[in-house]
Amino acid sequence: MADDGPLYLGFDLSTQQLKAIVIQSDLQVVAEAKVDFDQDLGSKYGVYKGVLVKEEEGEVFAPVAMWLEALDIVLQRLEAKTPLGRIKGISGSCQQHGSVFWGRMAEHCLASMEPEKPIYLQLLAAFSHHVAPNWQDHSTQAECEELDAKFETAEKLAQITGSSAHHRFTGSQIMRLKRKIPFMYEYTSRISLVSSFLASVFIGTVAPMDISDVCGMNLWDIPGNCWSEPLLELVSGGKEEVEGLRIRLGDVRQDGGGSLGPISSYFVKRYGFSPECQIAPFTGDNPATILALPLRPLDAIVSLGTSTTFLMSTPVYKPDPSYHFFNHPTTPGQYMFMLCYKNGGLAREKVRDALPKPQEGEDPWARFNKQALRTRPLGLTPSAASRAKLGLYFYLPEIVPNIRAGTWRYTCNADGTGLKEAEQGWPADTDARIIIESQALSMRLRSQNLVSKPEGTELPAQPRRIYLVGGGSLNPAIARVIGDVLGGTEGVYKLDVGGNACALGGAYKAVWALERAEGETFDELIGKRWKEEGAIQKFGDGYKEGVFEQYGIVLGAFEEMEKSILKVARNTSSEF
Ligand SMILES: Nc1ncnc2c1ncn2[C@@H]1O[C@H](COP(=O)(O)OP(=O)(O)O)[C@@H](O)[C@H]1O
Ligand SMILES: O=C(CO)[C@@H](O)[C@H](O)COP(=O)(O)O
Repeated sequence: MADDGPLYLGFDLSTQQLKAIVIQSDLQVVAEAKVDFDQDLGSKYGVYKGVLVKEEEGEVFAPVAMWLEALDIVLQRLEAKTPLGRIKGISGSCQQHGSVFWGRMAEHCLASMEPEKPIYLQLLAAFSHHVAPNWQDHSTQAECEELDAKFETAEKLAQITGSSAHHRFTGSQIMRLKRKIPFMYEYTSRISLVSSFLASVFIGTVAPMDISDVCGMNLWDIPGNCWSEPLLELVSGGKEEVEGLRIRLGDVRQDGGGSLGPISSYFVKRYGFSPECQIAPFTGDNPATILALPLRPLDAIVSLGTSTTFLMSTPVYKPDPSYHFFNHPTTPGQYMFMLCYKNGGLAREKVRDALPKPQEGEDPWARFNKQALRTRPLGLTPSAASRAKLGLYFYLPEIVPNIRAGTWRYTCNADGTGLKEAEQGWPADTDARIIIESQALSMRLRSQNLVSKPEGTELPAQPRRIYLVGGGSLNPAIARVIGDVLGGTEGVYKLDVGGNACALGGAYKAVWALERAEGETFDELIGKRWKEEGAIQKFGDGYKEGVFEQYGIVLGAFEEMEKSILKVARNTSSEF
């Protein structure tokens, strides 16, 4: 590739970091940079793990100014590594469901930023609310109950919006904030998702929402391809309020490609971007993750970020209250299937931190990994009397199943019978394997209808490849245990930019958005340019005969355990 060829920039504005990745048209990575909110800005904004918490109300949120300050820092770090003037297109991925409330000065502030000053100082007056609800927020139980009741059942809401009501989904968040701070809502001119917010800063005007990310709101009618009128009425508080909410939400862009417009002159003058650089639609971090490689049917991605998510791309729209369907970010008629767990990376860290402290300079995960690999599947020993260990490690209230915070340890016989609570628990070392198994068993339970027997084999139904991405994908022990439970006929793989997959998906999206030929799909364009070598590495065998089946035998007991805990520990509004 000539060293004056076009470059593409992808962002990932996630819970704990803002990451950026620059690639060439041939998809080669040329530069990466990141800002870690706690490390780089934690002392100024008081965040821990990227967020602020008001536990008495179940609120979790992030300061919008912190994200903007991070944007200046990440661009400074990037300009030291790569010629920003060669960047032809920018897209990105952002944590889903979060909402940014713009005030009446928004358009003026966005359009008149001066290149000598940092972004955050100039946009202070642009917002009606200075914090954005984070996806870990669980303050909206009452609103969720109203949303689920709107069409009589949670199943019907899931049919329409792709998901039953969830605390973090933007519809219930807007509904609650409108009730809690009515004057703030009054002063709000527009509401963005985090993805459309970041795109707005780059184009210098409020950008439309994205066709995939909009499905994380419980407001978008997926089969009807429009805002749901009854849901707008419920969230806004009455028929006469619907129009006001519709204006605040704005239009939804149907095309995931193309350009939203050229980059704002602020970035041209301050960072030397070309005035020709185009801003493609930004999307959610999970939709962008499925764009980080050409995903084939039966391939699954497990994203091990702050949240843990399980993703598949499918042409079949089969929603259910226990999981999510989103429009595919680039391909009309395709969908993304998603499971999302709050107790992902941070829960694994809690189990790790309960083990003896590592020596100075030792890998903090060393002991956790050693124990996870040393413990046999399900903690079963060869003794006939040995019982399988199953646990739930919910340090935060969980999404699926909707269980309050707590930890539970159960055992059952190796044949899956005789489930009972393990009153005495087991040694902390054993938890290292059991927590990973527990997270993977939950994914296997809920995705079993989406997988089928691999063609031409006698193997049981399972994914073809499992791709691991996100911070936790760097961990070989986690990869091994996930492969043991979920299988994968072709094995477990990790992306070479493992922790940066969403940003990479964003950068690929920018390439496709701006280089596609008439009618050329994302899969066609990226499929032609993507080379397995140098992009992914096989990290584990996946399916292991006997081991995979053993987990299948206890799957019913795992489900029974969840159901019995749900009876006594369901999340209810009274807890917040
Ligand atoms: N070697 C490792 N083993 C296990 N987990 C890790 C490792 N390195 C990072 N992580 C986990 O990755 C998480 C951050 O992942 P990342 O994808 O960067 O998060 P996000 O995109 O949500 O900000 C951390 O919470 C940490 O637990
Ligand atoms: O809520 C969800 C998906 O529904 C989360 O997956 C967020 O999108 C945040 O992701 P990370 O910061 O963990 O990457």
